[in-house]
Amino acid sequence: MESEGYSPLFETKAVKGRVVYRVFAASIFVGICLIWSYRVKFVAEGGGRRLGWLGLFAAEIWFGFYWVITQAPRWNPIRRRTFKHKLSQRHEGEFPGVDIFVCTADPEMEPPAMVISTVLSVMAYDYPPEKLSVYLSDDASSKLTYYALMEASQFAKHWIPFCKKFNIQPRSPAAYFASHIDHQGKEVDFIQTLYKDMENRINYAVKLGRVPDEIQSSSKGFSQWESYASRKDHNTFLQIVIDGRDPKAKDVEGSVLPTLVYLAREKRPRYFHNFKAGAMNALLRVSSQISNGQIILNVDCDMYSNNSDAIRDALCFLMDEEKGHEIAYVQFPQLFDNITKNEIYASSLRVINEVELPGLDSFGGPLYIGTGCFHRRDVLCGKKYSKGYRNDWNSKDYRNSGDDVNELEEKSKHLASCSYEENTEWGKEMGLRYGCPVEDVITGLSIQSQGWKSIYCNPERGAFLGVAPTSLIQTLVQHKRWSEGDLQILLSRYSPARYARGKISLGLRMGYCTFCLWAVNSLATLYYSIIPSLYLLRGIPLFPQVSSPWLIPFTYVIFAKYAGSLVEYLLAGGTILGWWNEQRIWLYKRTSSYLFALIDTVLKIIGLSDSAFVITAKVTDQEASERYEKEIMEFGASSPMFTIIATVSLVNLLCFLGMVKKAVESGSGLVMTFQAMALQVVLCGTLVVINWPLYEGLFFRTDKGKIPSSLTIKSFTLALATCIAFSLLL
Ligand SMILES: O=c1ccn([C@@H]2O[C@H](COP(=O)(O)OP(=O)(O)O[C@H]3O[C@H](CO)[C@@H](O)[C@H](O)[C@H]3O)[C@@H](O)[C@H]2O)c(=O)[nH]1
Ligand SMILES: [Mn+2]
Repeated sequence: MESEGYSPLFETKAVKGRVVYRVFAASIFVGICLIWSYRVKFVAEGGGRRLGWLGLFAAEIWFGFYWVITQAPRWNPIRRRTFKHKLSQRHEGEFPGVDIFVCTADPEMEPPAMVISTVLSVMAYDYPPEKLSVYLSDDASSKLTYYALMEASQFAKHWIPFCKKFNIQPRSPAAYFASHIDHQGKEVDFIQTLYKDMENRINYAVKLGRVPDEIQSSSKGFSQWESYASRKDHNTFLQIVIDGRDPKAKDVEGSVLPTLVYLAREKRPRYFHNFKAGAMNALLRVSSQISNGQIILNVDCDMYSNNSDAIRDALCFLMDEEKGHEIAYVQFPQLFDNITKNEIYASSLRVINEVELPGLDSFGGPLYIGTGCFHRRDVLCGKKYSKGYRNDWNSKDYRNSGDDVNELEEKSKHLASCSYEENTEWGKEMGLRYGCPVEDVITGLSIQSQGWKSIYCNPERGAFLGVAPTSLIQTLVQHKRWSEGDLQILLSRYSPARYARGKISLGLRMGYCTFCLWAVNSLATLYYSIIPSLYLLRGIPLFPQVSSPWLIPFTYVIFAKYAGSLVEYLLAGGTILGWWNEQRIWLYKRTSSYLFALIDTVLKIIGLSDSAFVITAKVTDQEASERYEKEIMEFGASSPMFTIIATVSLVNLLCFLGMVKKAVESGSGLVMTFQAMALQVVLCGTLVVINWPLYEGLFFRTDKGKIPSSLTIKSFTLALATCIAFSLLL
């Protein structure tokens, strides 16, 4: 097909300014080398500070090494742009089937009304509805979620034609009505009333804790729950809620509806269910029996479609006549619709989305990050790349198959049973990979290692918006799962450090390592945020004095590194305060989430622990959500993670105050102390300033989001004991 007149469906452009960046990075590297030389040169003069000195040296070697790794995604950034009009001109009539998988796992943390808004948003894509099938996987096997989906299937008959007629965005009814309150017309009012009524009915059932009997008796689907023993013990529940082939399945304007399927795979206590990866694999098999779309879009249940063109964007890559056949998946960024201006939990993932993923795109493509990703079915099912590969877009036409819907359901159920995967390659060479808390990243890596490329697509109008964590503990727990999973990848058979050698480019391997080494950063960071402050308390310098020329590389590296990071953050659309907040979260993640991830990984290796998938809540109570809007940090519960960050913050406070007291008392004055230990004073002082919201939570706040008093006492005692022990023992 590569004719002479071939004009591509997408373009790739290098981001400007890379030469400037590379010179800048090289200058930092020179500084890092000078710091290392300083440590080697003066190590013998250690005396009482020998141990502290060596530890700092080790931490600086680590930071330097990690910094080099993180240069890979910054080296060669590119941007992609699609030409959707060309796609329509050339392929409009022959689009492939697209199967959309929405995963949910807990009706309390993921409210059914939210889940169906996501479902409705993806049903309303600008795409031929006869080629669209939406599957909802419910790992909670909740009647409430099923009921909500039944309601959604009725509402869809009004919603889809409404979206298309007025070409509205976004197509999640919840998001649309939340942002369009005043320009009402008759039709909008009508739809809004329909929507609100439906939402009320669903929320009423949720509040009641069960689906009202009259509703249950009116639909045969509910009878499946007769065999239900518990969330972890039941048959497969599967219902083709809308059968796209059914001539009666039309919207109010008479157009065809997308197929809609509910699936709760079989669960039994003696089978491990492999969390989301298990759900996705069941969906892959079940959908292959029903619609068998050649493209698969996977979204989390909170990640509604915000841009009805996203399928077409993805197809511009996958259907490109020249390059398309090498591409396994097209990943869109994870964006969120509940980010506050200065994001106190740094949850917008700004730098990952705007810098690191586009950077990796030039080395073979971004990671698969679990949601907002379009895959080729073949590849997800284990197909290895080969040169002459071409996708057969229309391998089976569901619309023309004559299978009876009940028979189809029965046949498909068996594919979602627990025993189906026994002695098969599912979870190993086929489908999403098992055994890792970040099933997405490890699956993407194994796909790329088989020779495939991936694409990062970040259109101006965000393609998917979800719910970011709204409390500190949620943020830390989520990052513990991520960093633990990423570290396990490093140690797994797919390791970007070993296995992937020769299979993916060096730049991409380094890119993966940026994430895979998150957890390892914890040790050096903990050391750096405690030991220099304790030495400061004792009056022992660990860095060059103000008068020494060796101070220059230290100051330069610190200044340039942080100035660079600020510029990067601002260019990615953030605010100065947001950047400052990100530095705080950076510290908290490294000293708690990453540390626990590291410990748990070690325990897992020696067989003492197993990693779980702790789901992130997508709802917050009223008071806490008001604090979130006001950007007040939410602690609330006790957690060992908080004990660590509170203790570290208090050690720094005590050291700083102790240093000031000593300096004043000894008569030598603060100026002398500063001349001798400038960097330690600045480091300790910065740690005190950045921890301010934590001190507020410990000592000054009275609301429910403060740190519990017991934790205040505990961490204060620990911090005091650390300072005293250090003063006496060393
Ligand atoms: O046993 C489970 C557990 C989770 N999920 C679903 O997985 C999705 C992601 O869970 P969430 O709690 O929102 O985690 P996040 O940390 O926000 O998710 C990110 O990280 C995960 C890997 O850690 C990926 O699976 C996700 O796609 C990615 O968005 C949700 O839709 C859940 O319903 C299941 O289907 N089954
Ligand atoms: Mn999520």
